[in-house]
Amino acid sequence: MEVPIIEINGLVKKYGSLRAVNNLNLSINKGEIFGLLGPNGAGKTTTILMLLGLTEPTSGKMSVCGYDPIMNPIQIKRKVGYMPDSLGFYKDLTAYENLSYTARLNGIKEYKLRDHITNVLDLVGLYKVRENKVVTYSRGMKQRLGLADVLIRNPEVVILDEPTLGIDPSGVQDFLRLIKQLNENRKLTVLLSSHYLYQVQKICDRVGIFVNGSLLAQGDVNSLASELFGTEPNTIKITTDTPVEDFKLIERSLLTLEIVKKVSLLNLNQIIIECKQSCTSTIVRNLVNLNVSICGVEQQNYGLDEIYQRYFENNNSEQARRFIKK
Ligand SMILES: Nc1ncnc2c1ncn2[C@@H]1O[C@H](COP(=O)(O)OP(=O)(O)OP(=O)(O)O)[C@@H](O)[C@H]1O
Repeated sequence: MEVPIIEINGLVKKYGSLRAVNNLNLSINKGEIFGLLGPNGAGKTTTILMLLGLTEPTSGKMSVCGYDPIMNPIQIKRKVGYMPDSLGFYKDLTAYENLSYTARLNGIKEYKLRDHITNVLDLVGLYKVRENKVVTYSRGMKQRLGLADVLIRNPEVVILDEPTLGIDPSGVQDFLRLIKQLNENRKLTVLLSSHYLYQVQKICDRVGIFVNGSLLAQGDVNSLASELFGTEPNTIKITTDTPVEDFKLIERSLLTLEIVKKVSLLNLNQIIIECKQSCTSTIVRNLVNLNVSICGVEQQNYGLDEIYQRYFENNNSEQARRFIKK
């Protein structure tokens, strides 16, 4: 059964006249990995800070692990682990020493300290380098240490702000795999923010696309894709051996198909067909029946990644809004 662990209703955060977060409604279930996606300035960090009780909303309601973050910041601190986008470690201390410091600050008893830190270091794959100073760590290793620093408190929910920023591609894959393992093995709920759909879509159960303070679309990647594909044509380009003779007849015939939206002629020997969904074989069969001598078929499908990059990553919020409303 799906049990919400984070609930957000009508959340608004204004900075002067700027609505950094604009009427956000969101529910995240226990054990889920939710990706908050959006370009710079979309309002991801502001939302996270409100969930942690670190900044007050202008209006709206939130509940995290059953607590209102503004009324119960201490409980939230106990239940939620937060990894910010820039990590602060003591560079001249080792990973072990850094974690000991955090563990003591969080009241972990001395007799439990060594085992607890060892377990966490093992979990994030840093056990062998535990005695190395953090100054020698790569960005990817520092991110792992950041995760260890969060896990040392045994949180129920982990919130990661841009956790893959600045890590090389294989490091990103390793880090995301680690998050997935933790989610599966420890039943952790994970909320992570990112600019990059293509990086996080593999591990997220659901994603929300955030632009200019508003959540424009949300769902699992497949249903989000079909929601967004519904507004974007699948285009097929057919090239013929010889110039197309009776284009009007071809156009009329293809438009009788429910899936075809528009047919146009290009360069005398290219027929461009915009469809509501992928249907290349049906189109080709129809054209063959009309004696069109086909010498080339090209299909252009837009993937969720391309749509996201085109409309959202470039912070083209007006275009994104129009796109969603189409
Ligand atoms: N303390 C503040 N005072 C005024 N404006 C702020 C403040 N914090 C954030 N903003 C503004 O609120 C908007 C949302 O910022 P936020 O940092 O939440 O976005 P983001 O999606 O996390 O982007 P990034 O990935 O760049 O951190 C931006 O326009 C930002 O300039």
